[in-house]
Amino acid sequence: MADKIPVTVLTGYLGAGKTTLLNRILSEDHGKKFAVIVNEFGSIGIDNDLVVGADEEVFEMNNGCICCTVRGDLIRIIEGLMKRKGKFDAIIVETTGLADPAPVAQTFFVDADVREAARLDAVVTVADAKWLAERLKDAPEAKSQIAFADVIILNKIDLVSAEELADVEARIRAINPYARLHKAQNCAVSLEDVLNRNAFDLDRILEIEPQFLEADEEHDHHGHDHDHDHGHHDHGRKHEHHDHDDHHAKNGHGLKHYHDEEMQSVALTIEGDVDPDKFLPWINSYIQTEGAAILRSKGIIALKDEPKRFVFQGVHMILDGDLQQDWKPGETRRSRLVFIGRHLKEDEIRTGFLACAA
Ligand SMILES: Nc1nc2c(ncn2[C@@H]2O[C@H](COP(=O)(O)OP(=O)(O)OP(=O)(O)O)[C@@H](O)[C@H]2O)c(=O)[nH]1
Repeated sequence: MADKIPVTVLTGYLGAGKTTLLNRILSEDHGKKFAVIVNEFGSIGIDNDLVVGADEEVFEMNNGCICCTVRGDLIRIIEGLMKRKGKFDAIIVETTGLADPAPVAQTFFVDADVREAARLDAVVTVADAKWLAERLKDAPEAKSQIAFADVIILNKIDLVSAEELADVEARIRAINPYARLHKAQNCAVSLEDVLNRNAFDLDRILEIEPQFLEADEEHDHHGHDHDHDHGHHDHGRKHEHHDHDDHHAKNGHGLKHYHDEEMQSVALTIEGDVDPDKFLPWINSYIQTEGAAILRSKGIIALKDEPKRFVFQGVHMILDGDLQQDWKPGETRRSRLVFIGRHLKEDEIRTGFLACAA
């Protein structure tokens, strides 16, 4: 694992500040060598030595819906880079403003050679504090990019008031309560906030998602001050026992809460083991049938009679899971999963998962 080259997928809507962030990463005095893969030609004025310059290493992706199609061109580029192993400490893939990050992220789970050599470190999404709220209304890609993120840079904070900033942050949280969020001007974040996050490693999942432990039966998309973008307040769900203060305290950030009609997260916990003969077929078939709507899935599972934790993550229909480190002596074995996606069938997910309890 340690010798695999970390790959950062950099995404964000048009003009959000991806190039600004990339330039910052590349120009900082970190003594590291990055290979950068971009899918637009000639648009970034960065040091040629740092950018992978040769033609075959600059690739273009279609912006159409290519859900679950592994990107052959990206695989070829990564494989080409691997032949030059040792020259790079990390790879950064910058997607265009409109690209769906899913096929890029999937590439790192699916292709055996790529998996052998590289590991997806994190999906980093740059969001425009001024315009994101508008784009969330009219651009599904903008919402997907937020949903996918492990790290979100909420950029251009100089262009908004404190209230607007709090509002856009709350809108982000309605979509993705689990990503690390950094507010910035000109993407001025420290590199360790962005690179080498190990967002997919077990311990990092716990570190990045402290709510993971608390989410339990509650899912984070309910709340107060519902704003539905459609101007009505009857959304057909019952939230019967809200304790406002308790909920805020639980989430620890005192943010106004939004409920995103389209994109939600569902987090579930079983306080104990699950039966692998039930869970593995269930998750595989559920992801196969509902994967178009599920953008991200992650879980840490206590499989019955298994001393190691089973950790999985997925992008749409593609799921990657393995046994990682042992449960620590005295540690409570519990099984948790999170789905982020569009119009998730929450009751179905809950029923399906809870039925896997050992
Ligand atoms: N006011 C302000 N402008 C910023 C900030 N960050 C970036 N910009 C400007 O926003 C514009 C777009 O930034 P880029 O970094 O090119 O954005 P991008 O996401 O790479 O854009 P595309 O490649 O077109 O998708 C540039 O003119 C930047 O100088 C910021 O924090 N505040």
